[in-house]
Amino acid sequence: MIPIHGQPILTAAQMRAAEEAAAPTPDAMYALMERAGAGVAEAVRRLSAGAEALILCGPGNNGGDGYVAARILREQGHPVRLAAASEPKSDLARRARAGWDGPVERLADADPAPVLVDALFGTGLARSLDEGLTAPLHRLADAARLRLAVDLPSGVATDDGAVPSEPPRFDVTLALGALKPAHLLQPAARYMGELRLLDIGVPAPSRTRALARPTLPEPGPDSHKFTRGLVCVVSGEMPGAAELAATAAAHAGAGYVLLLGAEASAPHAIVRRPWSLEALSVRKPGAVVIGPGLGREDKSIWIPRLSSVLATPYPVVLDGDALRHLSNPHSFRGPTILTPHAGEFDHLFGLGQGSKIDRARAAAERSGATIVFKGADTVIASPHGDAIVAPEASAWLSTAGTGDVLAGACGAMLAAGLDPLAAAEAAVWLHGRAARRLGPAFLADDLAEGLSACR
Ligand SMILES: NC(=O)C1=CN([C@@H]2O[C@H](COP(=O)(O)OP(=O)(O)OC[C@H]3O[C@@H](n4cnc5c(N)ncnc54)[C@H](OP(=O)(O)O)[C@@H]3O)[C@@H](O)[C@H]2O)[C@@H](O)CC1
Ligand SMILES: Nc1ncnc2c1ncn2[C@@H]1O[C@H](COP(=O)(O)OP(=O)(O)O)[C@@H](O)[C@H]1O
Ligand SMILES: [K+]
Repeated sequence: MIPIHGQPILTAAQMRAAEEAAAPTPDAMYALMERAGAGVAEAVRRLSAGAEALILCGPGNNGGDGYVAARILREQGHPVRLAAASEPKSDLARRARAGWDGPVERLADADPAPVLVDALFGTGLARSLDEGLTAPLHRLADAARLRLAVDLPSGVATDDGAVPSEPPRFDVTLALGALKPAHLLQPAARYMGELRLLDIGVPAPSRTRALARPTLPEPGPDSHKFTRGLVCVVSGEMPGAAELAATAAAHAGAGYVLLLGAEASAPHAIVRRPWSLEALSVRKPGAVVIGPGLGREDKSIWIPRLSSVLATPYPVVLDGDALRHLSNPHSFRGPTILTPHAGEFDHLFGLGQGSKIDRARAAAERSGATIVFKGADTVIASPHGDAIVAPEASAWLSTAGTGDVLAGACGAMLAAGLDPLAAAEAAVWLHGRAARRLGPAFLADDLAEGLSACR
């Protein structure tokens, strides 16, 4: 079982194509199912401490994995029972079924077991499940001590993370061969429990992957404050938000943070000047952050301030109110990161089509900017077609000001010389790690300060 960080994410069709390329004959395809089933059996043995497992098998290849796992567990002397709602429909599943010589119980009246394995439906779920399937699945899951989903919890939509039928909450989900969008996208992601990847020997290249631990830029003997990265944060109507972004930029590792348009206050390491374009340009910032607390009311002040920043050649992070003032569509030529939450994203790009990953990728391609589409399932997309999905870091991030902190961290990473995609990934990773370390009910101020300890 492999940790998911940095691993490729494939849609159902991409996964099918990868499997067909890796296994061009029925025997080779069946060998993949044997590997998947063996991995499931091994996970059950490791996690169950010898307790009886009940494996629920569906009509397709997800069910096939279940028959293989049941056979292997039985061969190894592990207590196992199997229940199905119908006979297998696919050739592979029929072949796997033929290898199981134990009884097949009826799903509707199967007795519970301490370990429940859901091999009902995986990437082939085509519509919502009927009551005859969901009721026993929930009944048996409620009675189990450990719930394990094979590939995906039955009831979630693979490609967009929608939940056409609510599954039980699983303790462990074993993604087979590669991650799928539903493993990380909400609302499906909340049903996964601990997510583990099982290598079944299928190369799975993809331009979409899970967030990875970045290599953060480190100062060296030749570094001085300006080579570390100079971040300029532009303040506005609500200076607290820009203060948070500036503090975050400093704690994320910037060598020099210049806050324009805010009164002097702590932290004293942040240099403060009245707003002017000259003050912004004098030190040629490595990144300009504008938007946190900029203001929406007095458009005659804030829109010209935003326009003058956008006319400079410096890399820019646009957040909050700056996103509200942008006209749509907008074409950015220099290194640009936009950090919209769902409301700002809809305002800028509309509802669009497809999954959150598809929408972020289309917005990045259209705008020429790297998009950080925030939420419990933050998606980062570059205008060149790459996308990165972050697993939920901490639900306690849902508090005012944490987005300002993220914008500041993005600025620090851009100013340190990372390209926008790498800068956004590093900032989202650092932000999530700091949030997890802080535990419950932290303030955005704590989060900004907590970034340094997480580098
Ligand atoms: N080589 C491989 O291919 C490998 C595949 N692997 C495994 O295969 C899984 C994908 O297999 P899959 O494509 O057979 O899909 P699966 O999730 O079993 O469901 C399809 C079946 O369910 C049915 N059905 C769908 N929705 C339904 C509903 N709401 N209510 C009732 N029925 C419904 C559908 O019937 P139909 O829509 O045709 O009526 C069909 O019979 C993948 O997740 C992984 O676990 C691994 O073994 C590695 C090798
Ligand atoms: N339920 C959640 N789980 C994980 N992260 C969340 C959740 N809600 C919000 N976040 C994260 O918290 C931050 C909130 O940003 P934003 O909505 O812009 O807040 P603000 O404008 O108050 O700073 C984003 O980084 C977002 O991804
Ligand atoms: K399943």
